[in-house]
Amino acid sequence: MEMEGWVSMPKVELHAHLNGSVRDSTLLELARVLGEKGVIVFSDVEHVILKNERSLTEVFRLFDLIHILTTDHKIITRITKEVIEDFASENVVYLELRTTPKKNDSIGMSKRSYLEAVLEGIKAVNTVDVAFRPHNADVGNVKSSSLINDTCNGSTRKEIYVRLLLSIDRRETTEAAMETVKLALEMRDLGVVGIDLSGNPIVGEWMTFFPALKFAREQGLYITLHCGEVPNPKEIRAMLDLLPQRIGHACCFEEEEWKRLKSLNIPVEICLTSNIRTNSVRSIEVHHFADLYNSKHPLVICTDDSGVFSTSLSKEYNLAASAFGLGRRELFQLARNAIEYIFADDEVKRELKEIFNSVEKKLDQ
Ligand SMILES: CNc1ncnc2c1ncn2[C@@H]1O[C@H](COP(=O)(O)O)[C@@H](O)[C@H]1O
Ligand SMILES: [Zn+2]
Repeated sequence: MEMEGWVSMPKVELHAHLNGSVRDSTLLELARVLGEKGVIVFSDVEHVILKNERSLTEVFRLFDLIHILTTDHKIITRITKEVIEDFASENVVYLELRTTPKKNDSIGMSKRSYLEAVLEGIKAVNTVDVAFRPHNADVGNVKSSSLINDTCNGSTRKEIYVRLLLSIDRRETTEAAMETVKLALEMRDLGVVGIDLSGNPIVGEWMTFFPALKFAREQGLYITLHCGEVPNPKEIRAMLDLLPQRIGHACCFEEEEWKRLKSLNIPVEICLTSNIRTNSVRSIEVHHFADLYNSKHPLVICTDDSGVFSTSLSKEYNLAASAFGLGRRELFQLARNAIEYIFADDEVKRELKEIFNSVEKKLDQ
């Protein structure tokens, strides 16, 4: 199938890091401005941004650089808006975007003000039809109607539901992690649905984050963890024992961990290009997608960092199709299955099912 076929298919994105999903053109523009101010040397940075092959260590160096470029409330709002627009433009109908709230005293940024800038970006996707509908016990309903692809007669209006996950960076302390969880609880009515643990997998200790994650779980926030990006059986087992609602990656699992994961039936966020590029998986031929798919384990295809890895969700679907011999029907069904694993409420699930049902009728035409 042509790329266009994957672009037009409705899709669900559950593993996308905000700062990893920024367009290259925006990063270069921001770098140019900082270069002119003498804060960075533009040509050095340009080289790093446009480089294609990166090890896991280099990826995390790049994130540190991206964070220097995006350290400003206005820029955070801008990249949030652009990232949502990019996903909407390829028919992602539900996006769970994750980001690490950052504190930076020198520019008056707190974790809260960072998050407010992100929420501003969600609202800015479109001024019409953005509904904040906080209900009593339920999470808020943030539905951004993106008109970016609108033609003059308004025939290709695209709608996208957006929810937020707050990430805890593995470099953080227990207190900092706890602050993020408390912020998530406060912002629940504004579309924050859960907590993610991410960051360089060789940094930090599980017991540092555990108290905050346990508290989040007890408070009813949904949890997803970057799990098994590098071999660490002890940590993988401890992570599974927390019973997160989803995990990301699961690249370096051994027999025993697979058994546990499968018996718990925890959905896995699969990021093919990311895993290959960071060498967490040797090659696409040996990727665990095939085994999980064949054993009907719940999984969802995601991008991870569409900017950093020069990919898109449509490209990931295309890659899964060609690498594992899947057709349009099978991938449509995978995308639809993912509705069950989202962290939004039943009303959103119902609406998403309707979108998929209406498209299904046209699938074989
Ligand atoms: C490649 N695999 C990965 N493994 C682990 N963590 C990753 C990641 N890709 C991204 N992040 C996490 O997301 C942050 C960037 O987005 P935000 O600043 O939060 O919006 C990175 O700094 C890292 O902590
Ligand atoms: Zn990730």
